[in-house]
Amino acid sequence: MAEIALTAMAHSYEKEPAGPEDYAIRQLDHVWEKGGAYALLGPSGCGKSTMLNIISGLLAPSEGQVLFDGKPVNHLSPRERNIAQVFQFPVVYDSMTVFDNLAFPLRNSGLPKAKIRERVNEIAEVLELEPLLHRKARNLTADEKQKVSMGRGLVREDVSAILFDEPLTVIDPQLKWKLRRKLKQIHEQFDITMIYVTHDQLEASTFADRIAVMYEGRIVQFGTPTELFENPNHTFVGFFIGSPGMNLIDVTRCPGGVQFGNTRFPLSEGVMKRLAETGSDNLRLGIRPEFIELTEPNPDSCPAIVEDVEDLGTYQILTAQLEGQGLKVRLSEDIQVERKQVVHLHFPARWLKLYVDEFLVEASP
Ligand SMILES: Nc1ncnc2c1ncn2[C@@H]1O[C@H](COP(=O)(O)OP(=O)(O)OP(=O)(O)O)[C@@H](O)[C@H]1O
Repeated sequence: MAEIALTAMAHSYEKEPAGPEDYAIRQLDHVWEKGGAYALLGPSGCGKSTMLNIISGLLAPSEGQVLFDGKPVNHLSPRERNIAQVFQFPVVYDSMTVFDNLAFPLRNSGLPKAKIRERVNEIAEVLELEPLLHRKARNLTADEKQKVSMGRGLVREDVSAILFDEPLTVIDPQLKWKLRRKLKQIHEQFDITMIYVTHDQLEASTFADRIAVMYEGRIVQFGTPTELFENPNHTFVGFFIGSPGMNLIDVTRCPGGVQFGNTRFPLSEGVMKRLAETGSDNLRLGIRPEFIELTEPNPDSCPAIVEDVEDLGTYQILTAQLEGQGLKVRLSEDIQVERKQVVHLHFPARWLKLYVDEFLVEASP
């Protein structure tokens, strides 16, 4: 197990990158701590696989360093780095039994037979592969093959880290949930550094203690699922995490706060101080649908017209128009609202987030 640090690391697939947009990964510093369960989350093309391949050694970064426990490993192969990688599609030897597939990485490292048997049985038990141990891999279903693939990644005790690249894509939805829990359990039991790539926020939050959200070749936030939900530090995180994502409203400056149309939002002194320091007019106010409240009319509430009500069983999502701006509001199922009704919305100051040039403005001390 190792701490994996990336320093001033960047990667471009172009020979002569002309600008930031030519980089699949823009220059970054990042540390994956020893023994952490991490997810790397982001949309297609944001650079997740590139990042994973740079860590494993399948790809050399065009700039910067990769350090394992403080030692540069840029020149080392995946084997020399002792990294296990589980891919989207199963990698198994069809002609071998499940037992031999699982034993393969251990035989390669010259472990004694008795130890190999013990370890294979341990991993087979965790992944519920015991009944299949003597079956040839070619006769397995896609789900079973992927479990074997995962087992091959997990079987070695001496790995620096295990990297998972969307490993549950071929798994059926019922089993997906179960396997995710299993991976979490394996992490707790064996305390291995794990990095799990996905574009699915649910998958990321059920597996990881901390999530790195990637967007356009950058890690825009690295935090716990709660931090990403409550305090997204980039509009992309606000929009990508949550269902539906954060409401983002274009606003302009006004005395003591920001406004859109005739609606004013007062901001704290600390945030106003920071705002005064920037010259940008790219200002957006964010609030999650969960944090907008329905209230009786009062001086702090804003009247809005209900455009749509979507009943989602245990809760409902309201789409309301406030001065031409569509807002999503999440309500419990017992609140009665109808289309075209006027409702009064309250935006608690604690949950209003101001973004300048897409990044969160934190109050200055
Ligand atoms: N071998 C390659 N040669 C050139 N460009 C590449 C190569 N691999 C990836 N890219 C580009 O680098 C960027 C990042 O791709 P990457 O595969 O790392 O993203 P990703 O987040 O893993 O996407 P996905 O979820 O679709 O796999 C994309 O613009 C992609 O087109």
